[in-house]
Amino acid sequence: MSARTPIEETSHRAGFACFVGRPNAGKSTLTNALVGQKVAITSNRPQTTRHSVRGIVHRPDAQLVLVDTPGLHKPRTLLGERLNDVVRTTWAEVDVIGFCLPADQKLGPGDRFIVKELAGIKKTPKVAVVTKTDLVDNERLADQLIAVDQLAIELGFEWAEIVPVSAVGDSQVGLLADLLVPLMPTGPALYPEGDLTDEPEQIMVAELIREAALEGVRDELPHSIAVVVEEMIPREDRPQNKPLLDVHANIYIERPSQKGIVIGPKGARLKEVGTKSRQHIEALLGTPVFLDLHVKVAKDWQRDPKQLRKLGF
Ligand SMILES: Nc1nc2c(ncn2[C@@H]2O[C@H](COP(=O)(O)OP(=O)(O)OP(=O)(O)O)[C@@H](O)[C@H]2O)c(=O)[nH]1
Repeated sequence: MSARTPIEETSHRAGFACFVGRPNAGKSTLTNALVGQKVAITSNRPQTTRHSVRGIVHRPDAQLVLVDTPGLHKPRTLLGERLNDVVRTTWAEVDVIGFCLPADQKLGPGDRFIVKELAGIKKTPKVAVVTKTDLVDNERLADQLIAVDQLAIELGFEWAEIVPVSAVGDSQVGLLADLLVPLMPTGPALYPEGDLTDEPEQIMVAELIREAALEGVRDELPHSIAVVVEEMIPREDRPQNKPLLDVHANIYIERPSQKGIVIGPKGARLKEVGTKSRQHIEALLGTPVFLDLHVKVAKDWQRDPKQLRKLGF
């Protein structure tokens, strides 16, 4: 039983928020911290988020649906252009935009580029989130808060809020949610309680595999990897208390020469990727998994519209 007084239907709020910011700004980690479960993939490599993974924060007074966008960047390929389109479409649809700026990095041209674009979205309230505060002292943090405030003034708008957070130290994450809620429209919950994301499971599973495949590979490879889960089917003839889910997935790379990097000597790397991602998939789905991974070459997929569609972009 809850000791809380019931919230009147009219004061309940629900809406969409998205975090934007340079690659590596900490958007995915913040989404996970707010939701309290791993839903968006994180990595110390830039531009790992390709899909708009939604995390859903359920509170008695509100429901916050978090849309995690890929990083906005200078487009060099067709994929780059599509990613930027996804970002802009998202911005126009949400109720609040959170601009993430790491506390430990100087506000640079990349940040200006994004905030300038944000300034053009007049109707949507914008909140500045200074992330990774655990990495700096108070003085540097204060400088960063001032810098981000100044930048908005320079560009002719004002942040609805400026909030310092550390997702890793779980500091002020709850406060951020408290500040985002009043910016949501009043209305009933948009998703059933308990739903943490509406991303199709296959896409989340593919992202977990991609995350594992990206770990420790050379710099040029991350942009060349895509993962497609072809099939997820429960194994037949299993005893009820010992289910097994068969997951068949392909890791796509762009050039035959990249195959060796992903597979590793005598298949060691691929095996490692399989073991690692299987553990995450099992945790996500709550069932034992048999993971069948194949590496395939999809020549220059980033430049080919037909391939992009096939790979889910
Ligand atoms: N110390 C510290 N590190 C953090 C914090 N938040 C994120 N990081 C680290 O920063 C790196 C990038 O975090 P992500 O959440 O993947 O960043 P992102 O903005 O989603 O990155 P893209 O998907 O590339 O756009 C990871 O190595 C995180 O562990 C934080 O609060 N403190």
